[in-house]
Amino acid sequence: MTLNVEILQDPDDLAERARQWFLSAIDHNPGRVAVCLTGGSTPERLYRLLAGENLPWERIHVFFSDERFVPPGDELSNAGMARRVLLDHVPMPAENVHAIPTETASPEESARLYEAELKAFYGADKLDASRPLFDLVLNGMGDDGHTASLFAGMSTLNESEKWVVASEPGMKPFVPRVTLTFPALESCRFSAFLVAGATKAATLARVRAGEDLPSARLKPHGDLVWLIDRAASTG
Ligand SMILES: O=C(O)[C@H](O)[C@@H](O)[C@H](O)[C@H](O)COP(=O)(O)O
Repeated sequence: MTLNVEILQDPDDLAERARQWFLSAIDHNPGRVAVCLTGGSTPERLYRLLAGENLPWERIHVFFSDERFVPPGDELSNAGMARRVLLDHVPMPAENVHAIPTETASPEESARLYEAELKAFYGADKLDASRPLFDLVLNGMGDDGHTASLFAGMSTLNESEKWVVASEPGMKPFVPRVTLTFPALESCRFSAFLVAGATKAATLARVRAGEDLPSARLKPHGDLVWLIDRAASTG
């Protein structure tokens, strides 16, 4: 499979390139910008850089591709990480941060609530290919090839109607998850995978060879770029 790939020297270079990509994607839309963040250590470097940026934060709305079913203040929370390193440091109105709710009775209830929130923001119950849900989606790839909390072998990979579902933990940390589905993640103008480190090399080679891994399945309506560091590219 031919991927649109940019190889960067190391995780810091990758974060800097992702910063440039993020800024130009924001520039593309002079109105309300919908950004979907992800968890993981690779995007965390980017978030630290963005915390110093003078962006039009008041018109940027932040969503999340997935969440661990833990309280918002838990150190495992993806939204918690984004708040600690980025969102608490920029003048973004509180109502622009759309975290996946986790103080609910179950991951299924969280998924239902978040899907309703996404639909209210989008202004429709059905996704229209000509009007993407997100301007910009950041994706990570786990060592096993998962993306968001979409894990190999799980039925969530084939979800075609729901925008958000509950998921079993496919790998560490072993807590239940709530995740956007492919139809929601793919409804986007600009998408990027951020992939760093030698532990990703073997899986990345499998993606490039066309294996049916969750990360390889993501087919956004708009542009997709893979920003990869040298260690992930060569092992
Ligand atoms: O909640 C999660 O676990 C993440 O959303 C997950 O999908 C992550 O993006 C990848 O596992 C890559 O993470 P790293 O960048 O830390 O390798």
